[in-house]
Amino acid sequence: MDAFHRPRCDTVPAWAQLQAQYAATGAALDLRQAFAAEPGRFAAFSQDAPYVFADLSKNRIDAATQNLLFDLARQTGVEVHRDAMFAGAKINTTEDRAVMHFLLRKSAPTQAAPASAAIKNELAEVHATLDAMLAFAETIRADSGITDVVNIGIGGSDLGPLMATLALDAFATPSKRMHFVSNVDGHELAALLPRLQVGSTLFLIASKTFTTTETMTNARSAKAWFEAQGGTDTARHFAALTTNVAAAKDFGISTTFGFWDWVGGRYSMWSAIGLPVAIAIGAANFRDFLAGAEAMDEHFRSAPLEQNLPIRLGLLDVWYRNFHGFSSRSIAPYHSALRRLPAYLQQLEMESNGKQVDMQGQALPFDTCPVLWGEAGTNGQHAYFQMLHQGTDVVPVEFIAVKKARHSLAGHHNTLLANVVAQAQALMVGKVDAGGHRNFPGNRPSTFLLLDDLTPASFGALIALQEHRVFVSGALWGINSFDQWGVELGKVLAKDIEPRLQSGDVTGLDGSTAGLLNRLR
Ligand SMILES: O=P(O)(O)OC[C@H]1O[C@](O)(CO)[C@@H](O)[C@@H]1O
Repeated sequence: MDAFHRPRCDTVPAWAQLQAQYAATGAALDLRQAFAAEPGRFAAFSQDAPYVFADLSKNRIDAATQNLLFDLARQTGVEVHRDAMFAGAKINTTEDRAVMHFLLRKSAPTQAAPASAAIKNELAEVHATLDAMLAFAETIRADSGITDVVNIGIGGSDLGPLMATLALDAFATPSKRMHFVSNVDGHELAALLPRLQVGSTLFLIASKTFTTTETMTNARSAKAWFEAQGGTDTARHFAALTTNVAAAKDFGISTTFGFWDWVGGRYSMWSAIGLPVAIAIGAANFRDFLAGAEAMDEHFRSAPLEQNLPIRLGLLDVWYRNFHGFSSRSIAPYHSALRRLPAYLQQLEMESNGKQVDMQGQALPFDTCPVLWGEAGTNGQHAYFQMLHQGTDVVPVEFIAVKKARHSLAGHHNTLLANVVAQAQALMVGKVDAGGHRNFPGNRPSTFLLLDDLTPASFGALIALQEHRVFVSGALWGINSFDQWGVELGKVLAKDIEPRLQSGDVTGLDGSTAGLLNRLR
């Protein structure tokens, strides 16, 4: 078996055994009975990983199921696939690319730990670019003339840096205001521009390809505004973060920080795309952020299956999706700084694993990526938790809590932590009420991820954990988690429709599209 010739999950013996296990005991497993029967359940289904403690015990699994899931991982060669990624193999087969975002956070080689021949050149380039990018970040931080930094990018060139800047706000310099513009909807940029001064604003044009319509439209408008306000020093006020340095140059930007085609957009915040984060938190904190992720990479790479948190989470995701048939997962970060984590994870998982064919292009006879959704707690509790507790669908919830608060307001953090623990408890234990309306069925599963503190390192580890669990479910399903062809068709059709909005030509369009165009004119 090698990374390109692995059996698909539904063809190996463990799959049929899991189906039998589901029918025999899995479907009916009651968490309350499981805890009553197993005094050691919390410890048995907990997992320590770098910076993250995971309580998996409130999930509908038992030891037998978990063992079959480990068999499934072995029989489908998840570790083979993982090792191929870490060895730099071109596992993104439809784009003929390696998948090496882990390299962006790999420590510089030392004499004691030299880089392997396979990645030596890439790692040297990574560190040269990182050093230059962080030096630039420090220059901007020290420059009191720059007060506002505007990141213009979308998808992976927006969601990660925006999320990280919010998450690490406690480490950010108060001397810079950070802004993120992503939408092609001009309302977003138009609302920001009047709040900026041309002489004290730095625009970062973040785009892997430097061709994305939204980003190029916003970048052109920002440049036009800059020039209309009398701005001339483009070199001081514009920088580009891109793999397409030539296009940035054509656009008129001379300060560029590059990255490589083996960094997927949704995996790129560790690269030059992280520049706004580095400006906010500084070089030393940015290096800690990378180091936290590297620690999780090492855990994923070397921990045995049975103690490997990304593998345990990815297996659970498959158990829920393909055997229980759960079609969504709710993300509940109980920390307001993590409020953009659900949006980030939506791209990470749904763009990676929202696929219907395997690596060979064959239609899959089973379901893949669930819907991810969520809000920061406790806000979600007062919105949709009603459905989580009493709705007809079972939705596994992933709670994320942080032990330490970084504010000194009395009472709040205790209340917050009490709520997150209580919600997980309530989902599981339920409450019997014969009248019906006040009945909570209980037995609703959740995972609880706990960080001691929200720091650059723990945050980096948390995100790398999520990247790797997505890798694991994708590897089990036998799909290519690293392309995103599903976003292309809409882009192409928008290009066709745009001139029709002006001309009114509806020739060849379906009735609804033609009708809408007529209404819009
Ligand atoms: O960084 P770019 O090239 O502008 O792309 C932005 C985003 O567009 C996509 O290609 C598709 O939505 C994402 O994968 C990517 O993160």
